[in-house]
Amino acid sequence: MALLPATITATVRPLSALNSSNDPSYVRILDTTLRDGEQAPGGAMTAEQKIAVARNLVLLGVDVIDAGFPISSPEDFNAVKLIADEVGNMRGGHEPVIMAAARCSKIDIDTAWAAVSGARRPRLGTFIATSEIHMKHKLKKNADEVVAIAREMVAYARSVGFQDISFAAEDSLRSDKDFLCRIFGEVIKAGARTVIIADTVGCSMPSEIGGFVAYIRDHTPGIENAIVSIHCHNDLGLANANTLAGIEAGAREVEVTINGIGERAGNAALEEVVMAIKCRKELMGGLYTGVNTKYLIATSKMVVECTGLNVQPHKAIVGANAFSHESGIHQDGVLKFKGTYEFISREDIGLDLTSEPSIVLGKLSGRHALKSRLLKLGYDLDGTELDDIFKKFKLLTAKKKNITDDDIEELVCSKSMQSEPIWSLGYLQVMHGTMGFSTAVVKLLNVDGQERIACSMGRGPVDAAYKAIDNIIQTPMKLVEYKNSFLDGIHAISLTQVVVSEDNGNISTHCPCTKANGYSNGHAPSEGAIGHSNGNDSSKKANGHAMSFSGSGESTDLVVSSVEAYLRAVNRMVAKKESS
Ligand SMILES: CC(=O)SCCNC(=O)CCNC(=O)[C@H](O)C(C)(C)COP(=O)(O)OP(=O)(O)OC[C@H]1O[C@@H](n2cnc3c(N)ncnc32)[C@H](O)[C@@H]1OP(=O)(O)O
Ligand SMILES: CC(C)C(=O)C(=O)O
Ligand SMILES: [Mg+2]
Repeated sequence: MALLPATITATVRPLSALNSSNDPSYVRILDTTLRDGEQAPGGAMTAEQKIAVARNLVLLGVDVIDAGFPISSPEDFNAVKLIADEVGNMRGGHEPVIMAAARCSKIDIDTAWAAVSGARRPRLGTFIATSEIHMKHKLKKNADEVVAIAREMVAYARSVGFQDISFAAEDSLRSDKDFLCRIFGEVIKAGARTVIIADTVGCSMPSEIGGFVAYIRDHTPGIENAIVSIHCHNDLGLANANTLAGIEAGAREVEVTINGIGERAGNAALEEVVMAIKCRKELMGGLYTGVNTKYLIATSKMVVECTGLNVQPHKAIVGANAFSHESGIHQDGVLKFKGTYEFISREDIGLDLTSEPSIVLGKLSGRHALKSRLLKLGYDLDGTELDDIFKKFKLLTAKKKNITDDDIEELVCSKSMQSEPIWSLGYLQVMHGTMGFSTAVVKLLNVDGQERIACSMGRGPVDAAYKAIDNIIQTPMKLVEYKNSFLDGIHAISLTQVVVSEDNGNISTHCPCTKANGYSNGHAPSEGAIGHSNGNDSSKKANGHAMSFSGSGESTDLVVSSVEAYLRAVNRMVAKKESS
């Protein structure tokens, strides 16, 4: 069974009844991550994962949770039932409507009722296609037959026990407007409380959808007894814009998903629509939602974890780069005043509490950013000293994309400690596999031009190589931290970061890097050696214990990047010893 992410811990909001608000300025949020989101290729979740997400949707304060499609499988029936029984009965807190999806068919509706009726506020979300293309080719029914099925199935749902029924006209935007008004009028008469205009294939434009929604509102009989909802897909990248245009034209419920996941190119993204309404309230005529935006980041992360669908780095609101700055002019701006380039408050979306701008050092960075990072690392440089490091930094960025604190340390250290590394790699040869120990042969060259060769066995290729290096260098030391990550999925560039320490029994516990995923490959650090990060210091602060030294290496080969990282750290340690 997949591991479940921890539910975000927070106090459940007092029952605000926002989700039954009749305030015309209130926009209801229907989250369909667990139904349309799950329709994203690769997005399937287990029942346990779905309930974990549902719990967090409650904290987020969504009004309706579209929990799934109970007829689709016993697993999904079970998921919807668990969500309805638990999340749909949270006492003393925000209590969302729990919706189950169903085609316009008795068996789907019966199954939906069996799954969701345990919730205090169950809803049926039924739908049928209304465009010519769908009716003719898919349903093989004419318009009159489709209206009759829709009307009868809504009435049937009422008779089964559903009080709250929403009806979606699939492919609305390619349907005849007057036909839509007719079918919506019929289902409202039969008992539907919400009618959904669905841009199922994501073909609409913002300039078009507003007029479309307005037309439906003006021409549907009995529309005053229903809420108009909008469901937009992202095939043209316009799902959010269309959703907002729909709201401006009078839709008061929106169907959205966390991270915008969903069928094909996905759905409108909850976080983007909600933040647009919140941040540009003045343009949205004072409309508002009940979403507690400070849970957006945590919920987004949970959905990534549960679905395995990663968020692109530049994704609005929740992407890793959404609040990061790499170019010098922007970095200078945000360092002087965050508001220069950050218009959304990171605290508002629960990004972090430190509220410091995220400065990523790279090819386009400037002196202000470099100086600020150097200061954080404990180096206060100005004038020619700063210029000198800045020049080296720019040269480094031509060769290396991901500039770490380690690299910056190295730029400073190479200036103050040594011009050349004391030990450099001559060659490395490893043999490893599933039969017995790994072996490594390493040749190192020292600064005086001497060559040393050693071989060793180990519990993995990296362990073997490190032991061979230890045999050559003959300085008591310990590996206290080892991290590896892959920078580039296609070329699989391995970035290794290590920390070594003199082996005098008192190990300093700091971590030099912030980015890499923990990864151990057999060269296990000494027991008790790994600890918490105490900043970015690499070789200056002894903490009253043995000093530790960090190094990083980058290669397409994991063993080579590991050896480079180790040698850099070891060189620092040896240089420090020789200088003191
Ligand atoms: C736009 C949307 O997102 S709609 C929701 C899409 N989501 C899903 O499809 C996920 C869940 N789906 C499933 O697990 C399966 O498709 C099931 C269990 C619902 C149905 O599986 P099957 O019975 O094998 O049918 P299958 O999916 O192959 O075909 C769909 C059938 O439903 C019919 N159908 C499609 N929409 C509707 C509707 N709204 N109301 C009534 N019938 C419909 C189709 O015409 C077709 O009927 P046919 O067998 O008479 O040709
Ligand atoms: C079921 C409906 C609302 C849907 O997902 C769509 O039309 O895209
Ligand atoms: Mg959809």
